Formats: sequence, structure tokens, C-alpha cells
Amino acid sequence: MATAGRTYNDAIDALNSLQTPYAVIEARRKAGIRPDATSVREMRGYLRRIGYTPSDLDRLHIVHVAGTKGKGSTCAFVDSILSRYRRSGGPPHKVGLFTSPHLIAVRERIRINSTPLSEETFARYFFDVWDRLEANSDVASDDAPPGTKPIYARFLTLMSFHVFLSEGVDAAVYETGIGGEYDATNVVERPAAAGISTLGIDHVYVLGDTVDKIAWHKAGIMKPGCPAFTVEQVPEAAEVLTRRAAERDVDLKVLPVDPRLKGVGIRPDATFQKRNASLAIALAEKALTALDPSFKLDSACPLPREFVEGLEQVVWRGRCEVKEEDRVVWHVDGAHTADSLKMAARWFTGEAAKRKGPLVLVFNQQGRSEAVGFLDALCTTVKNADPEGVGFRHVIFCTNVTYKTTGYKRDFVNHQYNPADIEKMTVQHAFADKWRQLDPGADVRLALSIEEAIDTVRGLAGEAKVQALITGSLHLVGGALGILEGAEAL
Ligand SMILES: Nc1ncnc2c1ncn2[C@@H]1O[C@H](COP(=O)(O)OP(=O)(O)OP(=O)(O)O)[C@@H](O)[C@H]1O
Ligand SMILES: [Mg+2]
Ligand SMILES: [Mg+2]
Repeated sequence: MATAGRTYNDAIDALNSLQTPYAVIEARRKAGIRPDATSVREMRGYLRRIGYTPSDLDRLHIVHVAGTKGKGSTCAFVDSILSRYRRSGGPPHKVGLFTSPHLIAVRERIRINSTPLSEETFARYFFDVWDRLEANSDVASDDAPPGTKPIYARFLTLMSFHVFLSEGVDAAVYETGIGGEYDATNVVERPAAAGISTLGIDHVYVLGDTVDKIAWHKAGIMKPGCPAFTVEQVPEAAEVLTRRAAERDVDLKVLPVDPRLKGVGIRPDATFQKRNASLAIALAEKALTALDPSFKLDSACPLPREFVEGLEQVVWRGRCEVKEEDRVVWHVDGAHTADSLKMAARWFTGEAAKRKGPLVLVFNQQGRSEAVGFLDALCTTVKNADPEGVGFRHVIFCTNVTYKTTGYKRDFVNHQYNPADIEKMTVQHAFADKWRQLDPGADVRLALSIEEAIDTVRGLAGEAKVQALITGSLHLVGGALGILEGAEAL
């Protein structure tokens, strides 16, 4: 790649070229090829090509988080707590945060002191890594094939290491991408602490179709000699975690909801979020101890001010957000698994009960036909909670295409879905058919883009404000927030 075009947009275009195309994903699926141990060996090879060894990562005092749901929220809590210590003089002195997927822009996946990299900084580090990989592309290293670059998520993971090490980050919080054992982030060998958030069913093709198979993958982030924590899990998952911890000689602590959270304003005020917060407390404590061995929390005493403020003031966009406009109250949540959609529905009904006005749903989950099965719980939960028994009066299924006329925002270009399906709106039709069966009284519509769905909802407002829930996909939610907030988003 020439040095001329090296803007943020150029970086995103180059990054998008590292996405695995839909046809390749399909071929692998048909051949039954799943990720295996080569992925971490490959990461080690690429890491060497960009000039680091896994032991360099020890300087980052990494908190590593896996789980089906609550990873990002837990990471955000840890980041927020560590930031309070940073602001009161540290350690830590610089905090890194690596999360996925992104909500509004790719650069928000890599943050320093809770702020996403600027476009300029992102582009500079992006092309640093790009150039180093090209310059050393023939260096024989583990499983990284000569002349290649890592795929999208692996590239960003590598880049985050380069950013954090170059910028002198001394504590970094890492969310796994998919699974754990074979995830790109698992190149980390000696984390300060590992945490496994709530387990459930997701990414069935890659991780397996039962909770115990999924737990096996997530358990892969536990490392001998490194503290590990989890929250209460369903028995099948708990069993696998305990067994894998014993095999690895890891002392895995199962945390109840932390009693010190009493009186701490966790938002939303729901058990699942308190579980995430409890996990975050234990992880942050270990990171702080790794940085300063004299640091210790007394479990019998209230949490220090830094913990309380960190937990109460955390910002984690796209999760349980309420945005009020003249004609619409938007409720935005990126839930996209059966369990988390139930949580989202419960949260929405609690919010909706505070106001009057027709309930409207905007939903999508691209490329996942199993999502048809999630609609049932969403429909029933909201209907049962509605005193009039109506539930959603209007339901709109849209694609994840951002704009009506200009298509995808660059940060959302996705080659991993079948383009023909998007064009024909295959899943949206399936969702609509299902909803008409579930609730023959609802007005069910399709929209070609997120922008069109939003305009439709605005047009539905009458005397009372419409109460709209946007959910089903983080891509949908991120696109929607980008439209609702315009230039102010991110
Ligand atoms: N512990 C939990 N149990 C069940 N649902 C949860 C939990 N934590 C969060 N959620 C729900 O899942 C949504 C996504 O939360 P979060 O971003 O923390 O999860 P994640 O594990 O990072 O998910 P992703 O797979 O998108 O990376 C939230 O908006 C909330 O509705
Ligand atoms: Mg996920
Ligand atoms: Mg996440």
C-alpha cells in the first residue's frame, strides 16, 4: 500500500479487506472447519513480526474477560474503576481498553484512558502494524503463513498491543472476541487476572451448541498462576469451568453478587448488571494489586470511593440507553442472544411503564436465522407487562444498512453476510412472518435501512410520544445512535 493515502478512512478500507468473505465462511462451515490451536500460534507469529514477544505483554498487567454476555460491561466497569485510581495519582498511570465489537466507529475498540483513539492516531498505528507485517512477511514464525496478514479481529488485537506498549499503558483490560481458548486475545500468557462473565448460548457454529461446549472455550483464558474469577453459572457451565480450572491448576473463585454493592447505584438496577459489577470489583482489585503489591481491599469494609465512583459513573454506550426526542422516546439496547433479549425486554417494559404512548419495536439480527426463535420471548414479555395487553403496536424489521441512499457507513461494511440475503431481506421476511403469527394484531413492516426505520417510527407519533425499543444487534444499535446523534456520536 502506498504511503500517500493513509487517512483513517484508508485504514478502515484496508482493515475491511481483512474480513473473511461470506463465501469462505460458508465453505469452511460446510467442511466443518472450526478455529483451533493454530489461531493463537499464528497470533504469536504475527506478534513477533511486529516486534514483540508474549512476555512484552506482561508490562500491560492485563485483565482478560471472556463470557457470553456481560464481557463488555464488565470490562467497562474495570476500566472505569482503574481510571479513578489513575486520576487520583495512580498506579495505574495509563489505562488501555480493548473491546469488541464496535458500536459507532472501529476506533472505539482501542481506548486509552477511556477515550477512543483519535482518527489520526488510529491511522498512524494501523499503518505501523501494516508496514511491519509487510516488511517481515517472510519471517518464519509459528503458524503465521509467509506473506499474509491476520484477519480483521486478529489485526485489531495485534494493533492494540502495539498501541498500548508504545503509549506506555501500565494496565489494560481485554475483552475476548469469540470464545477464549482460540481467541486472538489468548496470546496473552500471564494476565493479572482472568474473568468469565455469564455463560449462555451464542456463536453456536464456532463454539458448539451446548453451554458446556461453550464453557470449555471460555475457560481457556484461565492461566496457571493467574487469579481467575467467575459469577454464578448454570450447572452445566459451572461444572466445566471447575474441571478446566483444576486441569490447569487454577484457583477459580465463583463470586456471588458482592454484598458491598448495597447502596451503590448500578445501572440498570438489575441482577445481571450486579453480577458484572461483582466480577469487575474482583478483577480491578487484582490489577491494582499487580501494580502495587501493598494494595488490598478489606472484604468486610465498604468499597473505596474510587470503586464506587467507577461503578456508578461508568459509560457503556448502546446498552440500556434512553434518548428522548420531541415525538419519540428511544430505548436502545444491543442485546442479541436469547437471554440478553429477555433482559432487554424486561428493562424496556420497566422504562415504558413510566410513560404513556404506543410501543414500537425496531429489530434486526443479520445473518442469523436462529434469531427467529428469540422473537417469541420478546413479544410475550412486553405483552404480559402491558396493562392493556397490547404489547408492541408497530414492529419494524430493517436491515443493518445505515443510510437510505448512501448505504453503509464505512465502519460497518461487512463482507461476512450473504449479499443476496440482504438484498432480498430474507431474514427480515422470516422475522415478519413469525411476528404475524405471534401477534396477528400488530402492524408489521419492513424497512430497507436503519434510517428508514427511524423515519417510520418518527412518523408514527400522535398525541402521545412513541416509545420505541431498538434491539437485536449491536450493528443496528450503533447505526441507529449514529443517525440519532449525527456528528455528535462518539
Ligand atoms: N450478565 C449478563 N447476563 C445476561 N445479559 C447480559 C449480561 N450483561 C449484559 N447483558 C445484556 O447483554 C447486552 C450486551 O452486553 P455486553 O456488551 O456487556 O455483552 P458482551 O458480552 O460484550 O456482548 P458481545 O457478544 O456483543 O461482545 C446488554 O445490553 C444487556 O442487555
Ligand atoms: Mg458475543
Ligand atoms: Mg462485547
